Amino acid sequence: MSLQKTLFGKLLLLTLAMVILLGSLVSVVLYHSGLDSAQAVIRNKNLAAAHHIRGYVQPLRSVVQYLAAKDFVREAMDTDYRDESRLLELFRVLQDANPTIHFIFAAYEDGRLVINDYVPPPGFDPRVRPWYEAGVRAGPALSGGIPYREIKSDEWLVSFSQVLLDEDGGLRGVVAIDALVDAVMEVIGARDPSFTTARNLVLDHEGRILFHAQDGLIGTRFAGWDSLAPMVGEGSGQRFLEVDQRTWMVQFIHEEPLNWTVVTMVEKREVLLPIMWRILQSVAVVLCIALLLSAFMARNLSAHIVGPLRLLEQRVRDVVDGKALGQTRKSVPLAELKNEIGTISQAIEAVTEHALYHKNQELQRNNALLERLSQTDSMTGLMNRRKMNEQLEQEYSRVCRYQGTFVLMLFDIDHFKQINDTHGHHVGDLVIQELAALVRGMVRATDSVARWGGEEFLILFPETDQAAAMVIAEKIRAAIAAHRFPVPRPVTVSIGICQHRPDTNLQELLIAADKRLYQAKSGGRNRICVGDSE
Ligand SMILES: Nc1nc2c(ncn2[C@@H]2O[C@H](COP(=O)(O)OP(=O)(O)OP(=O)(O)O)[C@@H](O)[C@H]2O)c(=O)[nH]1
Repeated sequence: MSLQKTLFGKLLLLTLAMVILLGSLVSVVLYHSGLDSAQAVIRNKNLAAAHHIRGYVQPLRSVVQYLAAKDFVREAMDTDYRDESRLLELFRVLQDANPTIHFIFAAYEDGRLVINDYVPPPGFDPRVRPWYEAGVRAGPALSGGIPYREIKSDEWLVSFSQVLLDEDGGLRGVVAIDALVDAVMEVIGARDPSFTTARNLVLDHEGRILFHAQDGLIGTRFAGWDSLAPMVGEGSGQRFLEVDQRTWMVQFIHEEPLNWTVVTMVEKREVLLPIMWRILQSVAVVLCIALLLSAFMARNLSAHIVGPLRLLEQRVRDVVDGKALGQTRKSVPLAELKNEIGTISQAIEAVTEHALYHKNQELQRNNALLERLSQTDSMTGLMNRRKMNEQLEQEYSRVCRYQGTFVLMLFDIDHFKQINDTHGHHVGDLVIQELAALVRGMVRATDSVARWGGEEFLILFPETDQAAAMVIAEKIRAAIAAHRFPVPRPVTVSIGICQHRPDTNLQELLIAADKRLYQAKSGGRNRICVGDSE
């Protein structure tokens, strides 16, 4: 896998880890803060409902307690006291003073009902009505408020009642106040725009619903009461409850004097959905930021690491392929980077430069060798014919320009064929090699000696005239003739000498030397013939 892919892979993993970590953190924080604020909202609604109920109920309870304490209310049942008008007047005044009072009335053990503006249905017996029974049950205390349907209108009412007792504690009757449930629900049952599933309800000490927006539920037992009841003693609190197969977030306040519990409940789904949505948005934002960051990092890494590394890789390939030998260091900006890549690059450049130096040295050596080989006769180590031609051209040009002279001496081994034939080619080779060494050792360094053909040699004597050349030629001839070659007979050479004349070209000069050699051969061999080009 390429470095770039590996880097991207690792960055992706890092990004995912960041998203998971930050996302979890953000989710936990958002979940708890969202839940806390939702709970605070529900708690405030619950408090407001409780305050409202308290404010609504308390004056009614006070009126009932006040009436139950009055003798004339109790005594209204007596047969000698038939003046109901005073009592009815009091009821009216109290009702006018408090518009929340729907009915205010007293009922007596003899079955009589004292009430304003209400005609009971035929056969009506107050002693079997729920408010009467509740008052008797609670006596002498105030009954906690019970819900019941008004017998004629079928409206839901909440009744607060208290028994009327004589001095001996005998039951005389019950005084009661009815409040309309609707009036309370108008306030505490109002729809809430922030939580559409929010609802307030009031429960009595047995979990019966006293106030609820749905009339049908009033008087029934609250479905979550079993779970809520153990907590009611704590005064207030909150918990999740399963009601109607849905989970609700429930906040409650227990109203001690009434022994009522004011409940505010919101469906959990409605609380959690906005929180979840906010978490989702935040995680998306975190994801976007993380992706942007990793993209930026990937770009940065690519620009500062992967890019230079690729250049470096290419450079190394070039070095390996030998392409780098033709380049200078300046063409590679990597070496100027002030980091590890720059250091590696510098090292590569140094190695390349080193290799380049050695390659050049080797090349020079090889070139020199090649040049030498191209100029040298491999058997004798003397100049070859090609090199001698160059030398001749050079000398000829020089002489033409500076008015000097030179001499050519062409010589050939006599009867060399016989040596080969008699002793073999390898012996012939040895003779040629020994003769070459001998001649080379006899002439000046400035003289050029070449193997001109098979057993034929040419010597160029610069700045030499014919007379001087004759002397050298004779010395060479004599030395060869006297030398003991690896053959059992003397080896001699025939020599042709020719001096350069201003009117002679090189070709003519060579032909002339060859002619003199031929003359020497035909003249009996082992001799020297001299002459110019004519
Ligand atoms: N061993 C050996 N023989 C060579 C070499 N070059 C030429 N020869 C031989 O030299 C001989 C020259 O023979 P010829 O040209 O007939 O001349 P010669 O026998 O020397 O007779 P003259 O020159 O007339 O005295 C030939 O047989 C060539 O094969 C060489 O490098 N090594």
